[in-house]
Amino acid sequence: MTQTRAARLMDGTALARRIVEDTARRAAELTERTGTAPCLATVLVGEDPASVTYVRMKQNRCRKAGITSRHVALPATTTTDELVATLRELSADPGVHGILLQHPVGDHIDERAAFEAIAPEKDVDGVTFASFATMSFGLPGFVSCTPGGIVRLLDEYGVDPAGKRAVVVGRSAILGKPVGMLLLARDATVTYCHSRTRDLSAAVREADIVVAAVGRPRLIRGQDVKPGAVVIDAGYNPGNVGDVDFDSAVERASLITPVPGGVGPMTIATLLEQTVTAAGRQLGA
Ligand SMILES: NC(=O)C1=CN([C@@H]2O[C@H](COP(=O)(O)OP(=O)(O)OC[C@H]3O[C@@H](n4cnc5c(N)ncnc54)[C@H](OP(=O)(O)O)[C@@H]3O)[C@@H](O)[C@H]2O)C=CC1
Ligand SMILES: Nc1nc(=O)c2c([nH]1)NC[C@@H]1CN(c3ccc(C(=O)N[C@@H](CCC(=O)O)C(=O)O)cc3)C=[N+]21
Repeated sequence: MTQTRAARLMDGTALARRIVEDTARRAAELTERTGTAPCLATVLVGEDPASVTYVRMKQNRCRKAGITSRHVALPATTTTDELVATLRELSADPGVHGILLQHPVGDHIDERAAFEAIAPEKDVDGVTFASFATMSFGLPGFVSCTPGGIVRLLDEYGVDPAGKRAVVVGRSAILGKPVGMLLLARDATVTYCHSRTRDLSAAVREADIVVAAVGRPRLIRGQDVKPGAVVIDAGYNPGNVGDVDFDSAVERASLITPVPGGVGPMTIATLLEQTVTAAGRQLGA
């Protein structure tokens, strides 16, 4: 008789709450000491409804943590040069301590050029080349928020990536690529899969740790999850659906992140935490 045992859930909501509480204390202390509250600038190009919602969520969470936010809404017709100029102004503005450029920005814009216009000391979303380099070498610096939140969850649940086979599905600049580099820095054996990967199922079946970061609802199925694997679902598709087929994967995994309540809240917690750290450094406190 085979007995199936469902995986334990990795509770991102609970861990994120503790991080945000701690961050709010640090923000209050900094404000008290310097007379200035930490400030995050959010920049959004266009009016994509999902992006509008995410940015609003980030602003609300900032307010609750005692971080002020300044929002810059730009029309969908904004050019790369205009966006770069806006980000340079915010980079030079002493009243702004952290900058978040909401991704994606639209195909007519050179997103990399825009990211590189963010001053590294204000790159609290961890999207610049400078941040990618420090992340990859395991050096201090700002991490990409979703990858940083994922590694924090692994730590919390006692998962040490060292020596484990990690398979990252997706290689975007803000998610897939940096999460693989963070896992490599923690001594995992990392494989990246992407749209040109020939046999995705075969690769995923080898994984001790799977990170799904694709944007395709329920692409990763339980039958491809190695029994006992740790499954991280970073996907966030319309209708609150992840990139992992939760119902089948939960029967094979040892640990799994739910959607919602897994990776999402950790992303925002990491953003707030890094904003307060950036403000502390810039205010010389
Ligand atoms: N919870 C959170 O905080 C966050 C969640 N997300 C979510 O994560 C998901 C991914 O986001 P993001 O990285 O920005 O997305 P992108 O669209 O930028 O990247 C998707 C990646 O998936 C790869 N891919 C596409 N189709 C397949 C396929 N069939 N098989 C294997 N790989 C494939 C692409 O490959 P290629 O490079 O070859 O094109 C690409 O590398 C989305 O659901 C998004 O909403 C994103 C950011 C934060
Ligand atoms: N430069 C950039 N940085 C990002 O970090 C970034 C981005 N661009 N573009 C879009 C994605 C998406 N994203 C999410 C953040 C939090 C939740 C989140 O907190 N979700 C909750 C549910 C919230 C709800 O729907 O009520 C959860 O999963 O439990 C989801 C998605 C960050 N992104």
